[in-house]
Amino acid sequence: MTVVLKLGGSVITEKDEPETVDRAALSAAVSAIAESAVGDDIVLVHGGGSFGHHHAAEYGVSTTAGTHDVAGVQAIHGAMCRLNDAVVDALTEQGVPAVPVHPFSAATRDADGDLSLPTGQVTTLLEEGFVPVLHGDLVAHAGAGATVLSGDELVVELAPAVDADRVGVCSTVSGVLDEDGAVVDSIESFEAVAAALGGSDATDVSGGMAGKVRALLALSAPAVVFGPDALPAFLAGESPGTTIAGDGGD
Ligand SMILES: Nc1ncnc2c1ncn2[C@@H]1O[C@H](COP(=O)(O)OP(=O)(O)OP(=O)(O)O)[C@@H](O)[C@H]1O
Ligand SMILES: C=C(C)CCOP(=O)(O)O
Repeated sequence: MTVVLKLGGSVITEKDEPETVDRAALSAAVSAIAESAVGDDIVLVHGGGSFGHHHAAEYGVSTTAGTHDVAGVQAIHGAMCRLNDAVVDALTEQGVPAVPVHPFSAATRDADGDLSLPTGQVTTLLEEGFVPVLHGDLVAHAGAGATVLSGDELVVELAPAVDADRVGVCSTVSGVLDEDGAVVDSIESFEAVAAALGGSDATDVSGGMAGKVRALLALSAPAVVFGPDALPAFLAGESPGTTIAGDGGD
């Protein structure tokens, strides 16, 4: 059984403190992964948290607004590489055969914003017993310079590429919340929950929960959005939080 799991940047970092890892939260997430029966058949993605989003906001870069500023590109991509190092190190310490994969080196967006992400290295690493660890990053964008590539977009590209049986998105909230703050069990269309969906309560250039739901609806496989406490349950095969039943973008 192949799993694609995104660890939200808001989970593994202190999102309001620039470039600060939340060591306790990262270690708890890594323990859940190391101890799960899924074993090495997992592709990990992590988000930006206080590493990518602060720099991206400073340079005015988002998933649609690009930059040609070399200093900006180096600051944003560099910060994401530092966070990726911390995540890979934490996984290695707990015996997970984690290896880094940096999307900026491989992905492109065309002038219409459509993303191309080569995945041959990810599928081969997986077959060879490694756990690839990708991250939200920048992406070369025709006509715009470089734009932000969110971890949620990566999940959508990776799940079909590795023929994932399960897709999980672990964020700080226990699921997608309705207007009364209750967790919505399942979502089949953006319109049904649009009124309750906001951005993020921290600095976030990729759209917060609204961006996440929109991205995950494009998947043909269901994706589960849940909070950190529910990570062991998700890895054990349960569907805590909210299940987003995509239609493949139709
Ligand atoms: N209806 C909603 N239900 C749940 N969360 C919501 C809702 N509307 C807005 N949000 C916000 O979306 C946030 C989750 O999105 P965010 O992009 O911050 O998470 P993440 O993926 O964990 O972090 P990162 O983008 O750094 O990887 C929540 O913390 C909350 O502030
Ligand atoms: C801000 C950057 C560079 C990455 C954003 O990834 P996300 O946190 O998954 O949306």
